[in-house]
Amino acid sequence: MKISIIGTTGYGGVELLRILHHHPVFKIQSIHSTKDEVPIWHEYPHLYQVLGKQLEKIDVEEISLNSDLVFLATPSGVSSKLAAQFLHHNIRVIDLSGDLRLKEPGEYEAWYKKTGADQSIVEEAVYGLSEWNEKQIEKARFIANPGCYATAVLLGLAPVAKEKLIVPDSIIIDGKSGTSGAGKSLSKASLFAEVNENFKIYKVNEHQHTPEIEQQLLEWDENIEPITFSTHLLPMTRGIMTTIYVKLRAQSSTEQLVDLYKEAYKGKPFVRVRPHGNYPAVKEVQGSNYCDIGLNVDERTGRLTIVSVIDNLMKGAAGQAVQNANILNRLNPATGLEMLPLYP
Ligand SMILES: NC(=O)C1=CN([C@@H]2O[C@H](COP(=O)(O)OP(=O)(O)OC[C@H]3O[C@@H](n4cnc5c(N)ncnc54)[C@H](OP(=O)(O)O)[C@@H]3O)[C@@H](O)[C@H]2O)C=CC1
Ligand SMILES: CC(=O)N[C@@H](CCC(=O)OP(=O)(O)O)C(=O)O
Repeated sequence: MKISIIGTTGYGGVELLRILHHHPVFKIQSIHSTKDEVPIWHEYPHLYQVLGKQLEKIDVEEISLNSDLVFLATPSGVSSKLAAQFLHHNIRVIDLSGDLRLKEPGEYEAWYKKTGADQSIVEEAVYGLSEWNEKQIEKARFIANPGCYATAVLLGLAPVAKEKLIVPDSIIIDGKSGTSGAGKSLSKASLFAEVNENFKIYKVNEHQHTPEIEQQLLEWDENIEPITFSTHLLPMTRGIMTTIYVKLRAQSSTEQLVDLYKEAYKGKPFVRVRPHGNYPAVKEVQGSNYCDIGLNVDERTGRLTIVSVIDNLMKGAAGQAVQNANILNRLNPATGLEMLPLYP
């Protein structure tokens, strides 16, 4: 199974390389960049004498002739244009950007402030939330890989949303991310002096993953109302924690909720539901494809607190993208993704 990567020099792209280097079935056929045609280690010296591959220019025709699957690890606004070029070729596309996720016409433009992808491609694209959309992913030609925050939030909410246990207007989400979530391009907000020993809120009530989360929640429970979603930048490289608060429609104990979640994620090795009294930390998933979830019901307020952690570059991007590629190719979804978290 031959793979090409566009956007290889970015953080999502280089994480794809890290995973695919050890994948037993997928072989990296070609890696692409808009910059110089140099060996990848010129950009990433940690790959010196490990990966001799040369960066190549982006030639859609040639990539489609030589590969079976292409990952677009490219910025939003770029992926949509590339996806359109791949439309008439016999190759499957997994896009890590937000370009193919939002189905409602006009919603992408409203939240991303950019021109959206061709509506026919958006309609054809399958939302790649691996644990919950496996049947559709198996048959997909275009996969819209979920956003990093959206993955943590949706895996955290799925069991209670699907069982319609949530008071519809009660969802509040507090998200925190490391700086690699913003990618490799230079920005003042990501400078060491801005991030170090600091903790900032950003995109208040304007985060582009808000409609993506609402879109999927409505698939599970059509009564769900708009959510409150806040995002913060943490002084660390990798990792996302989302703390989610919902009011429950009926009285439940933490033990009952833990049982419900364990049942919902039975046979899904990447979602680890912690026992009552145990809550995950970001370091416990860094470098891995795990999403760890902790739960607590406050019987005084009737609110459920859900804590969900992922590595934004793994389960939040490249890891889930490879999981989707595995599903697409009818492999075990965990193939090539069984690395333990890096600890300490
Ligand atoms: N970082 C994260 O945690 C997550 C990122 N994502 C999404 O994944 C995608 C990649 O993210 P990330 O790797 O962080 O981003 P980066 O900014 O680190 O890398 C993006 C890469 O895209 C390439 N690129 C830029 N412009 C163009 C263009 N016009 N045509 C072709 N290629 C181009 C660049 O490579 P070159 O200059 O070599 O051409 C660049 O290295 C984005 O859409 C992002 O939103 C999704 C989930 C999580
Ligand atoms: C820390 C940080 O800045 N994170 C980025 C995540 C961006 C992302 O994943 O973009 P997509 O919309 O393509 O999913 C953000 O909050 O915008």
